[in-house]
Amino acid sequence: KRRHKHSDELEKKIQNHLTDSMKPPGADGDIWELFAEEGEMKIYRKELVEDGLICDPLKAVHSIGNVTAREMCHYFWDTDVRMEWEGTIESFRVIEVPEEFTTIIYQTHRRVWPSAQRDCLYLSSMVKVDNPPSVGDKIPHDTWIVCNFSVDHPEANPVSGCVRALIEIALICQTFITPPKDGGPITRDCLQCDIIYVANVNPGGWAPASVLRSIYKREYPKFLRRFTAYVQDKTRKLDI
Ligand SMILES: CCCc1ccc(-c2ccc(S(=O)(=O)CCO)cc2)cc1[C@H]1C[C@H]1c1ccccn1
Repeated sequence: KRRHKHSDELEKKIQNHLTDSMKPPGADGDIWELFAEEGEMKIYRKELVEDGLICDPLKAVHSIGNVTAREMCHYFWDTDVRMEWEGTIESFRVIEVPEEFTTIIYQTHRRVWPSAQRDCLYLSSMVKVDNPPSVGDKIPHDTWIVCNFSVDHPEANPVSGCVRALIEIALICQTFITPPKDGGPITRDCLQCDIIYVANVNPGGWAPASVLRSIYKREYPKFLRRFTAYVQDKTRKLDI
């Protein structure tokens, strides 16, 4: 069961995401504020201050056509393509690969004046979920999750001057297939992928609330727009 040092913690976090993060905003009685909406994409936030630090939880729901849950999670998890869609990291390094589909990554984010530059050291794992909770009456064809959470590592060799931000992030994707009416073969046009993205970022040190909240307000919609467009583009039929 214990495949590597962080196996138990990873399993627990995945289970929590499948029960808590998959609930539609508001179902848990919590008050989520809808702060951005573009078509199917809805992004919610909560105001949360911990030890004087802005730790606003974020939850985004989205649904896009022509891709599968596995493709969405693969491109989110795969560090080979990270810099093709990630716009806020300056550098990253894979520190360790504890097992297939699990990496430990050290990354630095672009500095946002006047706060100090932030870095993150986290485990990133992509997992196929066997018995997913079905949301509403739709039955998913499959469910995949990428779970990113902060860990320690002796070989991080951090960039001096960076403040360590702590993250708890998950991307949960479900594939829905609508077979063609005429009984023909299933094509990409029959695919719909429902996405839930949750992010809890602790900035690790003081930064002006107004600066942080404006970064989040700008960066999260940009990130979701850019990432989903990237996956649809990478999976589009080759225009022969
Ligand atoms: C002071 C906090 C600094 C800060 C620490 C961390 C992160 C962050 C880390 C990881 C992930 S991810 O979804 O796991 C994709 C892999 O990188 C997203 C965001 C973002 C910010 C800040 C830079 C802001 C930001 C906010 C939203 C989206 C992207 N960037």
